[in-house]
Amino acid sequence: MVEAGRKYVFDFDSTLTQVEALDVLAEMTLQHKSNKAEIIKEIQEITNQGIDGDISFTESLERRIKLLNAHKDDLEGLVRELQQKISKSIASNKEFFHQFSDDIYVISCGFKEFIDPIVEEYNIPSERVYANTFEFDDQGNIIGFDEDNVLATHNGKIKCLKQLDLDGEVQVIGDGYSDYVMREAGIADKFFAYTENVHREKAANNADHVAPNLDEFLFVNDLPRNISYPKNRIKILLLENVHPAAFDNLSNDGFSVELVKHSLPEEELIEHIKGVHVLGIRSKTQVTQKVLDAADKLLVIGAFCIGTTQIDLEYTKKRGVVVFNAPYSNTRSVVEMAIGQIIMLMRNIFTRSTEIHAGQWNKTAINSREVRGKNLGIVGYGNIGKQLSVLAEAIGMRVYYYDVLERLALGNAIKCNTLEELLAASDVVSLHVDDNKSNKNFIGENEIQQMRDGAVLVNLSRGFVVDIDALASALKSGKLGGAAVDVYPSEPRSNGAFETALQGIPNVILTPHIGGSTEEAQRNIADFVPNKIMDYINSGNTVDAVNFPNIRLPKQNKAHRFLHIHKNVPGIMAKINEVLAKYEMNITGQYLSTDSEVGYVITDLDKDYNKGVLKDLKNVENTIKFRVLY
Ligand SMILES: NC(=O)C1=CN([C@@H]2O[C@H](COP(=O)(O)OP(=O)(O)OC[C@H]3O[C@@H](n4cnc5c(N)ncnc54)[C@H](O)[C@@H]3O)[C@@H](O)[C@H]2O)C=CC1
Ligand SMILES: O=C(O)C(=O)COP(=O)(O)O
Repeated sequence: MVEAGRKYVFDFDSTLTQVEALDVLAEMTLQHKSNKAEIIKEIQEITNQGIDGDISFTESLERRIKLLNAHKDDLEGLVRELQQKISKSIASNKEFFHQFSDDIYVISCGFKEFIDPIVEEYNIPSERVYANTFEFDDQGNIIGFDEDNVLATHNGKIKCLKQLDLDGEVQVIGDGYSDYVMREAGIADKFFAYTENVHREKAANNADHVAPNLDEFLFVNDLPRNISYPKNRIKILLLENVHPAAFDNLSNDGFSVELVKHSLPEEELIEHIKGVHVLGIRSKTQVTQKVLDAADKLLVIGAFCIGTTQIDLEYTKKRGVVVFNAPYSNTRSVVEMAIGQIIMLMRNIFTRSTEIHAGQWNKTAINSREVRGKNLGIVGYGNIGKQLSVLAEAIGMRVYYYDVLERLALGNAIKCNTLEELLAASDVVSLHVDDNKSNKNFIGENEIQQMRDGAVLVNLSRGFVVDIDALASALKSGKLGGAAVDVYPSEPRSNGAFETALQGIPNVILTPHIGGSTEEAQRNIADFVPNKIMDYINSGNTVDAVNFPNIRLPKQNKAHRFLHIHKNVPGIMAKINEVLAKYEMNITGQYLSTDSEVGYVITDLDKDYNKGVLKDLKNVENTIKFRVLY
């Protein structure tokens, strides 16, 4: 565990708190000044120059205090403000400060007047806080600082730490160059660049270790901490240009996120996925057995779309990898596009538009029909099919639908018992079946022949559902009056050249798989899927997982949570509980959910436990994955 006598020296501004205290004070004291913004900017510039060692610290302090124009009475408000701005991972690890209180020092070039009351709450007494002190005039105005204090001088931290003459290993944790120099001068043994609030290149480049938060510092030092594995160590790889809000959502929660604009082919993904804990994809990326075998750390896959058959779901389950998707976030976008395309096809708009682009005026009513009173056949009456049904009725279409499952008819929609029945009845056939591989060539020559002469076909589901060559011949022969196709049997991984047998045929609308590509849908998905991912990583929840037993867990405070995924074979729960009993662990809650193949058991336990239990639980026969939270 921890070496005896090790000392921890913390910086204050932008380390223990998220902000620079003098910047906050400036915001307060300059409130009513017309040139407030300029002065604050100047103060910040001076602060940074001081921190980076570009000007002497004494100079930076003198210049800032003059600009601040502060009063003793402002300090109370400043302390209140700073109490709200304690760094997140500092606030969540109070226990460390309490347990190691005797070994923790604050050395800051800030001021004791506001540091003392803040760190007192963290069990750091005033005598272990080394900082400057203000000088006031008779009216209480801050007019300067104690110039005899070493911390008011250039390289003051070095001098201060030297004077302290601490025993044992000394570790410095801070965000600035002035913290690093203690290590450079050989008085401190290690420097941790603390980047939770601000990432300063100069400090990070010189650090023995970069700590994006206190969790990382505590993890590296094997010290008591609130979470067992720091979030910044959890790597997330997001492919296929998912909305940037997904990046923000996940990185704001502390994860390390990498964004790649396009999909990766199998071989590249195999390379890239090593060490990745969370993979985010859309419809293009194939997550095969080989990819999953190479995924040594993978816990969860987020499909930032509806379809999930690009993922080998059975194998993910065998590997204990949970899969989430966004089943409703782009539904409306697809439906709106279908409605638009149906109207465009019935009016032959794209043919007329192409002609006029080519310089030809062709005003005619031939082959141009209203949708009102026409029959729309919806194949696949799921989330998209049903919503299309409602909107199509609202513009006067008669809706027929066919689904392999029993589906309730919405509005006045008429259920067809067979596909044949639907095809024969429809002026427009719109496909919204799911992405199940058994739907390959579901609409081929035979089915097209059963459609009405001159009918139009819309496919916004999956490319393999329609035999493209059969569709092209039916359009060329005039059997079908038009088609709108958004999805293709084979689609490129990124934007660029593309060929299909449907190119150049009149009244055929071709789009590059953009049914769900609206700002609204992508933004919704970027909230929905990351929330599912974070809920699983942070708490173990699997609600809405597509391949895994669903379980909603209560929030756990001050307890450990063990997550155990195993093959669903008889007797495994008994074995898990045998291990827990052997270590005399007090179970405060236990939750189990299973399907025919896997079991997922979550056990909440009292705070302290013997680490041996972890190894024993991992070694329980038929364990697939084991993880500890908190
Ligand atoms: N073009 C695009 O950008 C987008 C395409 N999609 C695709 O749209 C399709 C539908 O999505 P949702 O409505 O959300 O799915 P869903 O799962 O809610 O509905 C699909 C329905 O199709 C039915 N079905 C499956 N095979 C069938 C068959 N052979 N015959 C008749 N019914 C069958 C199912 O029973 C189900 O009711 C999916 O393939 C999805 O991947 C989804 C979003 C965007
Ligand atoms: O949601 C789906 O299933 C889609 O087809 C949309 O896929 P995309 O996110 O555009 O790759």
